[in-house]
Amino acid sequence: MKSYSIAVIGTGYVGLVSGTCFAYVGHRVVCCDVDASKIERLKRCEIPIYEPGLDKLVAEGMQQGRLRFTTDIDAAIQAADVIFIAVGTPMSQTGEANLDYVQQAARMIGTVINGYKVIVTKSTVPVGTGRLIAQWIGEASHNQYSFDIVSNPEFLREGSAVYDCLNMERTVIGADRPEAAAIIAELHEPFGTVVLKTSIESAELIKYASNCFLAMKISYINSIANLCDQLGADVDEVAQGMGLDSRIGHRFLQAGIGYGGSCFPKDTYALRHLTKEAGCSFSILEAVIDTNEQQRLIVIDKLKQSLGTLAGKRIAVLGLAFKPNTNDVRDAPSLTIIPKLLEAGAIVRAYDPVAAEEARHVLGDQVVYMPSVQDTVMYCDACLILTEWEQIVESDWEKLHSSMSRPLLIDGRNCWSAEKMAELGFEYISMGRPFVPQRETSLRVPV
Ligand SMILES: NC(=O)c1ccc[n+]([C@@H]2O[C@H](COP(=O)([O-])OP(=O)(O)OC[C@H]3O[C@@H](n4cnc5c(N)ncnc54)[C@H](O)[C@@H]3O)[C@@H](O)[C@H]2O)c1
Ligand SMILES: O=c1ccn([C@@H]2O[C@H](COP(=O)(O)OP(=O)(O)O[C@H]3O[C@H](CO)[C@@H](O)[C@H](O)[C@H]3O)[C@@H](O)[C@H]2O)c(=O)[nH]1
Repeated sequence: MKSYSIAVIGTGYVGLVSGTCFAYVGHRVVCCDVDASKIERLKRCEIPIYEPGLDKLVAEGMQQGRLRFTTDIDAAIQAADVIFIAVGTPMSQTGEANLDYVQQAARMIGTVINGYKVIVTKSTVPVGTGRLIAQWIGEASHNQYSFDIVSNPEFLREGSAVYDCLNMERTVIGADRPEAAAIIAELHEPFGTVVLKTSIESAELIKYASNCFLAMKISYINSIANLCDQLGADVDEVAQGMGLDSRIGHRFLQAGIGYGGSCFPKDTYALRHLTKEAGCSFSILEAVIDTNEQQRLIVIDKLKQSLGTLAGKRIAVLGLAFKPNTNDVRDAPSLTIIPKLLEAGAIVRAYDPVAAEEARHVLGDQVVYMPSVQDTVMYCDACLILTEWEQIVESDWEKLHSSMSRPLLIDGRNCWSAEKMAELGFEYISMGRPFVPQRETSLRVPV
């Protein structure tokens, strides 16, 4: 296998994890960022994100001299055969993807380019961006050097990013010239993954189409869950029955408070914007977005149905990250739900094993951040589960029950069986599963 020299621009989840994994399989990788403090931390082998397994791989890559971190982006670009653009493409006011960082990165490349390079877009970008990147680089370099643009979208998930990258199910390579596509295919050889070569436009759309399809599955099952609540069916049983059909499959049919995170919310909006600009209609996508936004608020309705007014009520919120195994709170349901609780006059105590600090930056100090599940639920009038962290789900709920003022548990992630929680004496309410009323009996040991 040929070892390539790769410069990665942007050390967020994608840049850091993919850069580290490409170094792990034998390439020479320099990860660059404009954020000097982040690079300083990385040089000391301090990982700025919570991502299981990443610290070990970064340390190994650095020890073997295959992985470096720098703010000297110009030098990294000049020394590289292949450049990954992995900067953020956040949602703008209008819902479209903001390409400012991508444009900055392209112009930086164009300003210092010193020979043929393959420039790979790993960021999620609207269809047509590959052509724009070529234009920006061409303008900045006065077309002095030849280069190729390749769209190679990233499909890793936060929380299992290292595993996803090392075990990627496919890589999509969108390029104009087969020679450029061949280089990127060779780069991926050590991963032994399925390679799909497409046009740049198709590759760009594959990323949005995939994310929005997964978001659609979640909104679909959440709508079924809401129907289950009305009709007395159990959404877990329904999802199980649906998933047994191999054309449907079991994955992404976990009902709850809906999707959050740095990708699905912004990518559904970005595709909606792209659709409108193209003069097309995509009403399913509209419904996916609306359903998800409503879904978050259902736990508040459920809480009000049990407690009446929330004013002065002590509510324990367990889980702030948008999913377990990450400290990312970008567009986490907790950030919508907690302000609504506060608005209604509730007193909110919250716990997350790793994301409390990140949540505090957004929510401020109106929320009391607690060090443990036990401290959070003590004397509360109700407890809301927003993220299914193992530390939360596996807590000793028999013990926790006795410390709550009222053992009302609203499970936004369907973590437990209603029967088991009722046996423990909880008033247990979940999403789309039959409500089992509190039993007369006191605590029983769970089976
Ligand atoms: N987070 C994920 O799980 C994930 C998965 C697949 C795809 N994506 C896509 O990948 C892209 C990056 O996402 P992320 O979550 O890693 O982003 P992020 O926002 O966490 O990190 C982006 C990094 O790029 C740096 N940066 C910005 N402009 C720069 C420049 N001109 N030069 C050097 N560095 C610069 C920032 O300082 C930051 O550290 C987005 O388009 C996202 O949609 C993300
Ligand atoms: O059945 C499910 C599955 C997920 N979720 C929620 O959906 C969100 C996203 O989850 P997940 O897809 O596991 O995490 P991400 O890290 O956001 O990864 C998605 O977004 C990335 C960024 O584009 C893509 O690379 C990944 O392929 C895609 O799965 C989270 O809030 C989950 O709680 C559900 O509610 N029900």
